Amino acid sequence: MKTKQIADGIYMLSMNVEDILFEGIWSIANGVTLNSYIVKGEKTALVDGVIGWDGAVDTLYASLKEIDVDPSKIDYVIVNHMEPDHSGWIDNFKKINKDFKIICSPKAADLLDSFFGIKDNVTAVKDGATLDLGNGKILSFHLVPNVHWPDTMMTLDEESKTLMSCDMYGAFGKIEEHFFDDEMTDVEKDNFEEEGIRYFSNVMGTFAPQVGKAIEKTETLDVKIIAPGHGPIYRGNPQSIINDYKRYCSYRMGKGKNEISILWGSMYGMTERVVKEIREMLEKDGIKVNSLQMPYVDTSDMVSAIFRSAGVIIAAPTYEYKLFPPVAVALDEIGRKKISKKAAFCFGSYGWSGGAQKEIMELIEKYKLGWDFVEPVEFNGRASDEELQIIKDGVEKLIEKVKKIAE
Ligand SMILES: Cc1cc2nc3c(=O)[nH]c(=O)nc-3n(C[C@H](O)[C@H](O)[C@H](O)COP(=O)(O)O)c2cc1C
Repeated sequence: MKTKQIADGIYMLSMNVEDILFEGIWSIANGVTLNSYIVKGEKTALVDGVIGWDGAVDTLYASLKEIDVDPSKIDYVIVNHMEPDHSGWIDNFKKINKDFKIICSPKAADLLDSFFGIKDNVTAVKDGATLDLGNGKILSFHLVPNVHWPDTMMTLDEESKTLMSCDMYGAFGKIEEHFFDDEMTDVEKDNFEEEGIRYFSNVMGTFAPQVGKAIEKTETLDVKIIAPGHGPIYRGNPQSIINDYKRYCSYRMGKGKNEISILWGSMYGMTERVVKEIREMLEKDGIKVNSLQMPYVDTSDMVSAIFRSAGVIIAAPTYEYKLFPPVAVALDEIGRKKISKKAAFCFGSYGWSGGAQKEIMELIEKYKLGWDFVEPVEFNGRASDEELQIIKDGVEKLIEKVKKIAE
């Protein structure tokens, strides 16, 4: 765990976590940070903690000592969000500190009771409430419900204008050295663009409208530093992560990068043969293509690629009268994330009845994704030269649609 001072009386404690599935689903090949914050006035507050795993809590205590904070003397724990990756440690903390008070949203108070049986010394705050820690340190609390969970709030240190934003403005990706945006190299910035989109699409995507409201709330506050629960701290240009989050919201609602993702699967190569031709055609046209062969591609990467692309091609055969199952599973996940209004095209091979293309449309309809489709093409066995040409014409039409919505 690393400790960094981020403003007068405010310290970050950050731990890299790897080799887990985030939320039990999402692979995090490049890790993720869990960031906690200490605010020192006359009294001391800890804003968000760590997961309750063996080792994590002891590491947190050791890091607190590095910045002269005796864990047994912490006065307040601010629970911005009850999710166990931030609050799982509290059970252990109760053993060494009997007197601390918890400050959280009313919804988080309910969740602390139901998940951890914590009822005592909990103060549920209203939107805009403040807590005076003494020595000029006043914290204010800003509720941003349903940014991921219904209980979420952000905590602002009024003096340094540091917004401890919890899951808002977060990103996947571990950090070894450069925690601040103004220290990062261009390579690190590019990495966090990718890891930010992956985090947003995997974790926040479903809640983009509520994220939009949380952005509006942020813009009513006087903020100089944004310090999220995961990922880098923005002190050089806090507006940059606000703008990035606005852009990510727009990707969920139909905008996208000038990229086409091909979500595909094939049993005996009939569909794959056409995918290869289409891929070459797009690459010759200078369009970035993300080839997502299911079930081989990781779900986290698949969701992230579809999310950021303005255009999507679904290429899959019929299997037992329906869509090839690995592609159906992927499309179902895209539907759950409500990734809407993409420009799209689909094709695939069948043997005798067909049915894959019908199920694609049913899934798009079921989740009300409102994708704008070019006429689908279903071919029997191996695509003839004529059918191949019809598919290529379909791709040309898709490119035109992509041009209209790509950023
Ligand atoms: C297990 C299995 C189930 C299939 N079910 C159907 C079906 O219900 N209807 C149909 O038209 N074709 C069906 N087919 C045939 C495939 O759709 C056909 O072989 C197609 O060309 C496969 O394309 P691919 O090589 O890209 O996987 C099935 C094939 C397999 C192996």
